[in-house]
Amino acid sequence: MTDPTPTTDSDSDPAVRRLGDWDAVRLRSLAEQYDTPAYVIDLDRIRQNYRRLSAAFEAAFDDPTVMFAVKAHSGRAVIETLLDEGVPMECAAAGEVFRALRAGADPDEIQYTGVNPPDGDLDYVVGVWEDAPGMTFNVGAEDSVERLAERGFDGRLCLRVNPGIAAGHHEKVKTGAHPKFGIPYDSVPEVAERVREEYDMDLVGLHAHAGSGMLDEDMDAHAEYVAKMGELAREVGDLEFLDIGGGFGVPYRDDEDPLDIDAVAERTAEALGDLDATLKIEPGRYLLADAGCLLATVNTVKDTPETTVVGIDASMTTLIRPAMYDAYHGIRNLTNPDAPVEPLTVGGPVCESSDTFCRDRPLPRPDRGDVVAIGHTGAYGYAMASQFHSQPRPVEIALEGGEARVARRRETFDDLVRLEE
Ligand SMILES: Cc1ncc(COP(=O)(O)O)c(C=O)c1O
Ligand SMILES: N[C@@H](CCCC[NH3+])C(=O)O
Repeated sequence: MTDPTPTTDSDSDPAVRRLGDWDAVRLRSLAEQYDTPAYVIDLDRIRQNYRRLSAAFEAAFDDPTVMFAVKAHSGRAVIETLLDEGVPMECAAAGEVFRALRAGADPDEIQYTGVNPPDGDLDYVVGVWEDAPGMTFNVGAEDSVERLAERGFDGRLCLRVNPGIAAGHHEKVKTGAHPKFGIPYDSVPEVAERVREEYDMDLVGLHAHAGSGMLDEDMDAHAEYVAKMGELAREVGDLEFLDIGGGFGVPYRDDEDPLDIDAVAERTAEALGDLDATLKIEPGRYLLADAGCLLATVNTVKDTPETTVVGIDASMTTLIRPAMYDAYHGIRNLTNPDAPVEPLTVGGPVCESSDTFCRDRPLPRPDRGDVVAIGHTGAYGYAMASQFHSQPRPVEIALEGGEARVARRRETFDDLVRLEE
């Protein structure tokens, strides 16, 4: 479908896209054409976000590398778009390596960061490396080094560090001080020495990730974290890169400010100090979150003594972030924006009280059949959708250059049982 209407108001600050900036007429026509629930992902916005972030780090560092954390969205259209921008892929599982390769990534554009990697994952990824040895392996435990050696790996190795400093929008996404992730900070120099002495591998980098979703108020913790990583990289020495992970947040609420990304890059450079290695970052959310929204239709409006309940056809299985992290996502009535505002509790068709997108939030009271948009679903939206409660996953519509197309078709009931013997 070709539609010359811009998706968003082009006068809005390009560093921020609010839910209110999306073109309501266009979104309603997408809902009509493709039915709901439907994810929308704007590939042009992903490019804008990448270019802004990359320009900020290019200004502050010599030759930095911005990778994409594939876990935020592993769909082919997104990976292809970022590969087209020249972005390497940070893959957290063998399945992500598979998807990146299938979307056209060269193995030397892939960094594989397995957390407690299963044998099958290591077998697959080492198999890829044997055919094309440019891939970088990032490991967070010394025994992963041994397991790679057992498989004949003698390529590019990176050590994931547990920096002991965490940041993020929720406890569940703070990784920097959780013992599951990385080699304890103080042990890294001796592990690095053993790797260099005992294994025929090329130790090319150190890596860490403090957590996901930091905003300006987390900048002191970020600077402390980066300084600590810089110190360690200087101590270990002779490295090609230091990878400080992802975690750059976006404002989900209208009253939150966006990160000043130029200031973040400058502060990062200042905190790092002189380092004879290049910087890598691996954002997911920053590139994608505001490039997506989720369209849903109101099917129930019910007055109760406590609240007005609004039932929509998307659920926690479509977008799990509110249920999992109490995450805030804006909700906008695209059909009836001027209806009287009252406190609404919006939920989906799943039989769990956690299947609730908001409680008592002041919103225009909808009518049955109204279409609503849920904001900031580009990162960790479709990627975390499931078939729980026998909910087929929704269609995903990609927008690019004024055109809309199906990036991934809607699942059917047959898809729910397709794998059963
Ligand atoms: C190792 C690693 N790198 C990168 C990311 C991407 O984080 P974000 O989407 O917050 O940029 C994550 C997820 O938090 C991660 O675990
Ligand atoms: N899934 C999380 C982000 C962290 C993912 C990986 N470390 C979220 O939706 O906020």
